[in-house]
Amino acid sequence: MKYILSPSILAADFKKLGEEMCQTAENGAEYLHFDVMDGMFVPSISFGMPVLASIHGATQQVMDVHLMVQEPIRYIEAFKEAGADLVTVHLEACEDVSATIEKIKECNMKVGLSICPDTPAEAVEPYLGELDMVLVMSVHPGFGGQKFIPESLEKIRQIRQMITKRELDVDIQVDGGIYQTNVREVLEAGANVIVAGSAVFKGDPGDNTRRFMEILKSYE
Ligand SMILES: O=C(CO)[C@@H](O)[C@H](O)COP(=O)(O)O
Repeated sequence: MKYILSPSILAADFKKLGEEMCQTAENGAEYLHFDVMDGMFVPSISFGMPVLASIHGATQQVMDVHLMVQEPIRYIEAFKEAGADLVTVHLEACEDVSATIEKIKECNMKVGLSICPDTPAEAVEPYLGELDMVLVMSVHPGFGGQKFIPESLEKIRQIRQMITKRELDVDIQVDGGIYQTNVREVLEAGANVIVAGSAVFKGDPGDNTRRFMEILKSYE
């Protein structure tokens, strides 16, 4: 299995965003996590298409867009045009989950489906065959810098079991409160795509990425 780090730019220093992104890319982070918040599905507001359009060509990283947005189907084409490669929507935010997945595929992007901490693992099962990735939120979405919810580990295990049983090729991404100190537990539960904001961008993004990558590579 391939293990990937997706640094969340929500925690970056925006005065130096281009430089910090490149430091993560140079040290092995293949994805860049782009958290879009609408002030409706989650209480906060972050950034959107114009910022993505401005940064997406600055590195070769996969633009991993996490839409914390009510009815995200409305924005799929716009994020494609802005440079998204992989779009993840929240199951809880979609009136029609299948139609939203289909729309992302029609736009030739990879598709992820996310669940909040209070949503059980079984909720993703009907959609697994259509997905490239499941995103397990290990904090309540909306803010960076929160504490990892330990019950997420069991949810990751359950979803990995479902994927293995059906012999599917679906990544499990985990997002929220992940540091070099607890990432091993998350990987051992069955995740293979790690989102980290504070743990990458607070301090030296290059060094922090390199230390994460040493751990991730030891599982390959
Ligand atoms: O989507 C979110 C929060 O809603 C996450 O991507 C966080 O931004 C991760 O930040 P850290 O917990 O790693 O600081």
